[in-house]
Amino acid sequence: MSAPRTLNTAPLTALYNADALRRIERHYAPDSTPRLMERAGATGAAKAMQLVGGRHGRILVLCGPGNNGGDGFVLARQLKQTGFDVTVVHDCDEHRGAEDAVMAWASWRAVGGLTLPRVPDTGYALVVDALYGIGLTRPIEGVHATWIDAVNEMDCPVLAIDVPSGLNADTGAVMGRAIRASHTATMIAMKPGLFTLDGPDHCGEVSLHDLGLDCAAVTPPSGWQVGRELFAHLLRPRARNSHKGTHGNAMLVGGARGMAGAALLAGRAALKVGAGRVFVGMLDHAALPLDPEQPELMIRTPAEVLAGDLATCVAIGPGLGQSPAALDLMRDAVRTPATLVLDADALNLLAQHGDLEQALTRREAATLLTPHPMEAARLLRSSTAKIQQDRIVSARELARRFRASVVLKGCGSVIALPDGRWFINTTGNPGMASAGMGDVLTGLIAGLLAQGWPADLALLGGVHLHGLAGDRLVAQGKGPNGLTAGEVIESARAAFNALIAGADSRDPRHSTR
Ligand SMILES: NC(=O)C1=CN([C@@H]2O[C@H](COP(=O)(O)OP(=O)(O)OC[C@H]3O[C@@H](n4cnc5c(N)ncnc54)[C@H](OP(=O)(O)O)[C@@H]3O)[C@@H](O)[C@H]2O)[C@@H](O)CC1
Ligand SMILES: [K+]
Repeated sequence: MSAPRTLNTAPLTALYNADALRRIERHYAPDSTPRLMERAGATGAAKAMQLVGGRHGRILVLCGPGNNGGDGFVLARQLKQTGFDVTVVHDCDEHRGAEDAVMAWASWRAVGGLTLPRVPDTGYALVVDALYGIGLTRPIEGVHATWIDAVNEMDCPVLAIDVPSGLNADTGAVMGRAIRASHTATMIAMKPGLFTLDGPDHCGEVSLHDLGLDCAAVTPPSGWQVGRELFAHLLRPRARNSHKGTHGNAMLVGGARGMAGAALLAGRAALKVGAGRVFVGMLDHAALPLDPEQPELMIRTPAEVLAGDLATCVAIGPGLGQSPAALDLMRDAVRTPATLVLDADALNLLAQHGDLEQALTRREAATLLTPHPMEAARLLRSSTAKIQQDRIVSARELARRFRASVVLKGCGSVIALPDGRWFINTTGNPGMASAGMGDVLTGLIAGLLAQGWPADLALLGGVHLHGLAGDRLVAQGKGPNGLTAGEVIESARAAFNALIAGADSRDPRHSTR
């Protein structure tokens, strides 16, 4: 039987999509004093003052047609009343927002605030973007697109209110044009689009301002950010009285002719995250009988690896190829009673052979899929562009269809579970968009599975650790340019041991599991 899916999401940062945020707003807005928009504007003004510091330079505020624009008018008024030289840009004769936004505009005019219909010259200490928030419904065109272009050319900090305008708050997709902010002050709750796809390139530093609202009391989170709190209870020091059998066996299958390196990278990663023994079933008959740089790896034929009954987990795919022999191995692998990780060409074979899909959905043990967007597109008979349009929907659809836990890799990897829950991982950097990184991720997941981590936590933990390892290297000046997968393995070992060393032994969850 598959392991029960016991994940404690309570300590994680919650993510709310636009529909859920509307429910929260509807719940609190009628009785809130001061009005939510006044609170949002005041919070934005405080953030703006923090960014300009003591400098009383000029501040430009772009205000859009809806309530995001309303936040902007409140912020502009408060900054002006504090003594700042504030210019508002707004081009709507009639405010289309709710009553609060109309009032905010009127209050701005009441304090003598001027409104210009175009972005004036540069020379600002700060630009505040309050054009569009979670109400963006279509690509930005026309005059607002030219405003965004002008701001993106300016050489000053840009503070986005709630969401950088043009970024879809649910998906992280740029709709036509988007502000490239240096800071984003997001209101009420974190939004998924800030952390995946184009979000991280447009948000800069994100701060959360909950405006005193308790979101969870109204509606459950839509998803969560992956955090180490999720697997803190598994970060335990090893028992002194242990042996290699205690730390499990990882079985890896792949490494066809010319692609042996992929299987070796995965094997080394499994070993260096702590698997007791790692067997690599190498398709290439001509491959060396051992890995000279890592002689601890046990190189076998794929059939020997799959026939073994010692497996805690089987990971198949790195360098597998799509030959008839590879297909046969896939048919054997899906029958394994162990937790199964499918990566790379294993996913491509799965996309092409319906019998594999059927066998997969009948498995009792857990299955983990690690597609990048192109592999995901093949699995869902879609295009990469459509997959990326809504990465959360795509990952959830994969999880549902294949009854598997899935990581859709890329900027802000999305992890979806078959029960519908989803997570975004925020560790990692663009240096990790290079050859062999996926093989290392597969190896890390296999290594954690070998050590007895429950399947979903091995997936979430492996993805988080992989990114953390890459981030440590960048902090050491070894990336992002030229970061190599081999270095990430070494760094993951250090990061994993540091996590374990830092784990709080008094954590109450330690005593309950
Ligand atoms: N309600 C509350 O309690 C609180 C709300 N808060 C704030 O409100 C924000 C949400 O406000 P919102 O719903 O008014 O949406 P917003 O993003 O301002 O834009 C909607 C307007 O834009 C228009 N429009 C859309 N796309 C367009 C395009 N491409 N090109 C041109 N027009 C386009 C759209 O027109 P329509 O689609 O109807 O034609 C509509 O007029 C939220 O992000 C937060 O900042 C906070 O103060 C906390 C309290
Ligand atoms: K905005």
